[in-house]
This record gives sequence, C-alpha cells and structure tokens, in this order.
Amino acid sequence: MRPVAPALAEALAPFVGGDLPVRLEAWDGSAAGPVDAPVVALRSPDAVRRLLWHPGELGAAQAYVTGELDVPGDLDQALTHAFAVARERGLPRRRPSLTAVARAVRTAGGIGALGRPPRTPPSQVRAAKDHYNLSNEFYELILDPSMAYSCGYYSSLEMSLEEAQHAKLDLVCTKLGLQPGMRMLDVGCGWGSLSLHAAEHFGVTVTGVTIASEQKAFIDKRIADRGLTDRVEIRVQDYREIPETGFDAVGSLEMGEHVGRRHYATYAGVLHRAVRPGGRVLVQQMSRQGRNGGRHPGGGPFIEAFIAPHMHMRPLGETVAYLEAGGLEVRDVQALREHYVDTVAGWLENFDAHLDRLTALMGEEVVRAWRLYLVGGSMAFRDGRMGVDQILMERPVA
Ligand SMILES: C[S@@+](CC[C@H](N)C(=O)[O-])C[C@H]1O[C@@H](n2cnc3c(N)ncnc32)[C@H](O)[C@@H]1O
Repeated sequence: MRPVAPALAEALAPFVGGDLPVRLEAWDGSAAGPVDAPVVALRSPDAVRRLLWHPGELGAAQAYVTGELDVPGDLDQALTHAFAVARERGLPRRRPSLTAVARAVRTAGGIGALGRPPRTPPSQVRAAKDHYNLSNEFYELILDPSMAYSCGYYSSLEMSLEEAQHAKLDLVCTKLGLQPGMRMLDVGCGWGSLSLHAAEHFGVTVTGVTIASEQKAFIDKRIADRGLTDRVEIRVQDYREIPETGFDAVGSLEMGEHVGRRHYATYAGVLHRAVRPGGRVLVQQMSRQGRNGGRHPGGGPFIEAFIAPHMHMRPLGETVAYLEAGGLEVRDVQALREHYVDTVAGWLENFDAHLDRLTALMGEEVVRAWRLYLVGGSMAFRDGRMGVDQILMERPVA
C-alpha cells in the first residue's frame, strides 16, 4: 500500500487551519508532522470518516472511543496541546469542502468510498442515557468508599480522595448547621454519601431522593448494615414530586446540573418549599463560562453524546440569580474549582488501578469514553473553563 500520511496531512490541514499540529501516524505505518509533538494514531479509515462527518470534538471523540483513533502517549498532554493549538489558531474561517477533502484522502489512502462512518453502537447510547444505573460495581471501583460522585474538599495538600470526600461532607453538614434530631432532605442523593454522613456523624433524620433505582438498592443495603433504618429513608423520586415541607436543612450536591434552564426556577422553588423558614439550603453545582451555557450547555458535544445527556451548566451568577428569584437568601458562596482537579485525579488513579475489571464489566468502548471524560473534565477545571461552587442559602423568616 502507498504511504498515505503526507497526503493525509495535506487533506487534514484545512481542518486545523495550518500545519499539522500533531505527529500523525497512519494505519499503513507512515507518519507526518513534527516529531516532538504528541502522537495521534489513525488506526483505520473509519477514523477519517468520522472526522469528516463530524469535524471537531465529536468526530475525534467518536473515533477515540471506538479505538479507530488512538493517543499512545499521555492523553492529558495531547489534549492540552490540541486545545492550545485550537485557541492560538482559532477555528478555520470557512468550513472546508467535504468533497475536496474526501477526494484527497481517498486518492492518498486508497480507502475506497468515504461515506458515512459506522453508527455509534447502541451500547454506548444506553450507557450515556443510563449514567447512574450503569453498574454500582463500576462506580465502586472508581469512587472513594463513601461513593461521593461530586467534588471533594482538599483542606490540606496531603489528603487522599477518601479524606477529601469526608472533609467535603463535614463542610456541607457544618454549613447547614445540622444538630442531632433535625430533619434533612438530600436532593439527588447519589449513592448516599451525604445522607449517611449526616445521619451517622450529625445525628439527623434524612430523606434522600434519586431517580436511579440502582442507587437506592445500594444505599438501602448500607442503611441496613449500619443500623440506620429508623433514621434514613431513600426514595426513587423526581425532585418535583417531593411532597414534604418543613425540613430543617436541604442539601443538593451536583444535581442541579441535571436541571435545564426551563426547569431551574422550579428546582429553586422546590428547595424553597421544602425547607422551613429560617432553615438552610446548600447547593453544590458545576458552572461553565458562556452566556446561557453557550451552544453546548452540557459540557460539550462529547459529554452530551457519550456520558450524560441533558446536563445544563451556566455561569455561577446566573444560577445564583435563579436561586434568589426562588425566594432564597444567599449567605455564602465558596469556589472549589481547584479541588475538582484533585478529585478527578483520585478517580483516575482508581480507574487505572482497576482497568481490567472495569473493561470486563463495561467493555472497551465505555472504558475509553470514561478515560476521555475524566481527563477532559480535569483539564476543563484546571484551565478555568469549568468551575464548581457551594452556594449556601437561607429561607427568610417571612
Ligand atoms: C452527580 S450525582 C451526585 C450524587 C450525590 N449528591 C453525590 O454528591 O455523590 C447526581 C444525582 O442526581 C440524581 N438526579 C438527577 N436528576 C434527578 C431528578 N430529576 N430528581 C431526583 N434526582 C435526580 C441522580 O440520580 C444522581 O443521584
């Protein structure tokens, strides 16, 4: 087979707006681009098909997840490099003619017709839709023992992930002013980290709600094992259907991201209605730059397609305005952006330590998607494109 890379480089140049920014290795063994740049390996013509069909993040992510495109070196380093080049060059002013690029690639590579890429396997679509019902074991292998799936609080540099999650839960319970005998509501309780911590360490009675039945099954077992059946109740319930009012405190850790712009006022209203006058509410939520969350409010085309569709993030100020409009008085906002870089590093360490088991459980493609999600997420927090904040509020006494 003729070497394809020089012509591929030429064909791909319009997409990158200049010289090749990476070392490109093609499936025929040829290579092009700077020798000291991160390596991107195109293992199959399907990688080119996907990049042509969905230029940019989505096509590249699809090709990476399927293994048609690989990054043999450090993924973080390669993505950081790609982002830096994209920022420096900006997007190409005009989208290149698909037919022209396809013709050039085809002539060079002899890869036949460049039609539609293969479809995304249904298993991946299901994995994204069922983010929280994926498999409890999958999350157990990645998260800390408390099963907190939200940003930890590294109050000292030497903390482990487990200690940082414990410190975060203590911080939340302290900010909420929990005292023995109080009633607390945990909206979007995940695998029960806050509900169980509040009951065990602060002596409160807790109601937790989640939309994932797998999570309820997991927490119910922990409740029984720890003798907390009379103090913690977990329900599979949408936040809009919580009937009770008069809670002394309400916590909602990283659930607000699932509430779109259309419903956020309702979410704020639910929090306000659930807590008694004078009671406290703490929302921990991720934010992102760009008015109204920009074109991709859910964290970008990759996350929206592969990990968790229907997520919605916005600048912190917009979220605060919604909560205030819902009748809550904001008392304190604490930014924890850097803590997410360390939290994700902890998750990635667990991920790498259990790679074989994770692959056996979920398959190669889900595991590749998750690596991209974790590495890309950590970068977004490190670079300030995303943030996470604890917003402490009080329901005013009328
Ligand atoms: C990122 S997890 C956070 C879990 C937990 N708060 C923690 O810190 O570990 C988001 C949680 O919100 C829940 N959730 C999403 N949409 C919901 C809805 N409409 N009503 C109730 N819970 C919801 C999910 O089931 C999941 O438990």
